[in-house]
Amino acid sequence: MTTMAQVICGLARRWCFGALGSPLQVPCLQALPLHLGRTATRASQRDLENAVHQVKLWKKDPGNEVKLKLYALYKQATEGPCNLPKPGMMDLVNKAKWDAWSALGSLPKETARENYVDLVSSLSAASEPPSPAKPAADGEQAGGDLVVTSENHITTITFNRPAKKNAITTQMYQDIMLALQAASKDDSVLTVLTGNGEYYCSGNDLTNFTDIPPEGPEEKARTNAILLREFVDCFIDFPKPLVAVVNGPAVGISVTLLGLFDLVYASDRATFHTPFGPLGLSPEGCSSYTFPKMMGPSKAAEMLIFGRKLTAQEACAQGLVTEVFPDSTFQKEVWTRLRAYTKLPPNAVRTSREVMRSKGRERLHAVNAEECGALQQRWLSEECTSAVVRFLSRRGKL
Ligand SMILES: CCCC/C=C\CC(=O)SCCNC(=O)CCNC(=O)[C@H](O)C(C)(C)COP(=O)(O)OP(=O)(O)OC[C@H]1O[C@@H](n2cnc3c(N)ncnc32)[C@H](O)[C@@H]1OP(=O)(O)O
Repeated sequence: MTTMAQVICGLARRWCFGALGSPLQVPCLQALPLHLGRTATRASQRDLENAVHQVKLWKKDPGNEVKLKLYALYKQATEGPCNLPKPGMMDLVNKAKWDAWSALGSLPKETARENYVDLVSSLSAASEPPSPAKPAADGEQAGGDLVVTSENHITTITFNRPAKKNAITTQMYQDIMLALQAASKDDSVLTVLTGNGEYYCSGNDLTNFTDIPPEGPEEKARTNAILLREFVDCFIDFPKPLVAVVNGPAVGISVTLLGLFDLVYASDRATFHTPFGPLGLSPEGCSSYTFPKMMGPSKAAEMLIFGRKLTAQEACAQGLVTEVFPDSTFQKEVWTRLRAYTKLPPNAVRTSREVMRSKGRERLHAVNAEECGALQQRWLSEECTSAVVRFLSRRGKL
C-alpha cells in the first residue's frame, strides 16, 4: 500500500511548494544553469541547511524542472549516488525523481552540495522577497494571501487567494491568528471574515500536507494538530462578535468554524461542504459539538460524516446560516446592516457576547482538543493520504 508519505516524503519534505509537477513535464535536466566550476568557496553543511531554509521562503513555485533538480542535488549531497531500484513505468512520480537523481551519476557529495547552494542562490536573487501579511491596525494593513482592513469599527479579514479558491495555507493560519489577536484589541465592534472572488474559501490547502519535515510525517501530523488547535482556540476565545460574510462556496474548515461565529450572512450562490468522509478525515473547528447542537445529530451526521453539501437556503434552515441574500445585492445589504450594528453601544454588545459565549467555552476547548487528537491520527492514515494524493495528482501537483 502506498502512503502519501512514501510518495512524496523524499521529494517534498525539503521545500514548501509541496510535490512535484506532472511527471509528463519532466525536463531535460542538463538545461539547468549550474555553476559547476565554482572552487573559490566550498559550500558547508550549514550553507546547505541555509539554502534549504531559503527555498522554504520562496513565494513563487520555481517549476518542475528546478524542483526536480533541487531534489536530485539534495539527495546526492546527503545520501550520495542513487542506488535505489528503478521504479516501474507506471510509478510516474517516483520514476521522475529516480531519473533526476540517477542522472547525477557519481557526482561527489560536496559538489552536489555546492551546486544545490549555487542554484538556490541564483534563483533567490532573481525572485521577490517574501511579504508576510501583517495584522490589522488602522486602515488597510496587509496584502498577499490575507488582506486585513479596519474601517468604520469593522475589522475585515479577507481570504485573498482567488486563483486557489482561497484555500488556507499554513502561513495564512498563522496570519489569521495574528489578525484576530490585533482585532481583539483594536477599536472595532465587529470582526468579519470573507473571501475575495468566486469562493468564500475551499478549506485547508491540501498541499499543506506535502511539506513533510525531515523528521517524517508523524512530526508533520503533530505540528499540524498543534497549529489547528491554536487556530481554533483563537476563535473560541475571541472576545467580540464574529461575522462571516460568505460570498460563495465554502469548504472544510471554513464551514466547520462557522459554528463559532455569531452571524453568518450568505449569498444565495454559497454552498456549504465538509467532505471529511471522502478525504478520510474527521470534523474539526468544534463542529462535532456545534453542528449537532444547532441542527440535530442526524443532519449534522449527513454533513460531517457523509459529506452532504448544503445550499445556502438549506444551511439557513439548519441554523448554520443566519440569513441568505440574493447575490446581486449581497454586498450592499450585508455591509449596510453591519454598519448599522456598529452604532450599537459597544460595551453592551461585548457584554452580551461574553455572557453568551462564557458558558460553553470550556466545553469548546475540550472538543477542540479531542478533534485535533483524532485528526492527528487521520492525517497519517492510508485513507487520508490516498485521498490527498488523488486530489493533488488530478491537478498535476504530483
Ligand atoms: C492545520 C491543518 C488543518 C486542517 C483542517 C481542515 C480540513 C479541511 O479544510 S478539509 C477540506 C479541504 N478542501 C478540499 O477538499 C477542497 C479541495 N478542492 C476542490 O475540491 C476543488 O478545487 C473545488 C471544488 C474547491 C473547486 O473546484 P474547481 O472549480 O474545479 O476548481 P479547481 O479544482 O480547478 O481549483 C482551482 C485551483 O485551486 C486549487 N485549489 C482549490 N482548492 C484547493 C485546496 N483546498 N487546496 C489546494 N489547492 C486548492 C486547485 O488545485 C486549482 O489549482 P491549479 O490547478 O494550480 O489552478
